[in-house]
Amino acid sequence: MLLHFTKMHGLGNDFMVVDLVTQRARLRDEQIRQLADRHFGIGFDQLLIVEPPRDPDLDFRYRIFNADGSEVENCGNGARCFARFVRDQRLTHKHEIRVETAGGPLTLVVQEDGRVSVDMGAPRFAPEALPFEAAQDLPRHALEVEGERLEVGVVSMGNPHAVLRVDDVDNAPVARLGPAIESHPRFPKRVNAGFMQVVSPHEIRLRVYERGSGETLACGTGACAAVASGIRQGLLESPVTVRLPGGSLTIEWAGNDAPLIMTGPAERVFEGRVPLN
Ligand SMILES: N[C@H](CCC[C@H](N)C(=O)O)C(=O)O
Repeated sequence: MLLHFTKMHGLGNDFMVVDLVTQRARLRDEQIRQLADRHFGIGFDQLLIVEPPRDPDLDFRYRIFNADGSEVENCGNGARCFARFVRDQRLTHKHEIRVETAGGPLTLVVQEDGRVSVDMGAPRFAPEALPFEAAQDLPRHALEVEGERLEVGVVSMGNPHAVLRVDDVDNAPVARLGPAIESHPRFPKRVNAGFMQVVSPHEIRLRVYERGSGETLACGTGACAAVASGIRQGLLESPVTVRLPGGSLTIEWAGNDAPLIMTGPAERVFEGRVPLN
């Protein structure tokens, strides 16, 4: 069969988006890995799948798969692209779209200027929410990585994040420490590793080594996790501009159990059809 897809990105975090409302297909892990390959396949950081909702109060089910084929709980940049995709494909005419994810429900709001705001839910700092092996909930946890003692903030945005403060993201050891943090044994389901430089209370620079995909040009849940951890540590104040290699996001958080609101762009690049064997 030929599978129709749309290639999209949010600040350079790129996606293959597939409508399985009007199409029928089953994608095995190995097929996802092959399609994700930037030389032998289409190439993407994540595959996003649109399915009918299982909960009648929601509009769609939003499924997310990393380039390594692992299915995950949330993808912030992908959520913005998902909202644009379902409207462009005329799967809905709504401006406010409620979707089910493995990490819980999200509300996506398409703005007049084309940007999308996402209610990303409240951050969870309790280690068991990630999961992360630790005796208690702390603003920063000591973590032994590659013989170094690091201090990381841990945050669940549905998916797990470890946030390390650095003096200069341009010189941060992302290639060396990213994989070591991602697969650290104290994170039984692995973790996304964020490297955060505090520029001012309302601005950070951020690089993220993503679980299952490696370093990406942007990470929406990573931006939310870094802001939540920074505000909890008294380093940041809402709203925060998060400057990523692929561009900037605006993150707002009123603290405590309030949701984080992420606003940013969603772009289409091309449409295509790919044979599935
Ligand atoms: N790699 C992430 C999923 C994609 C997150 C990122 N692309 C975003 O925009 O939030 C994980 O394994 O939890």
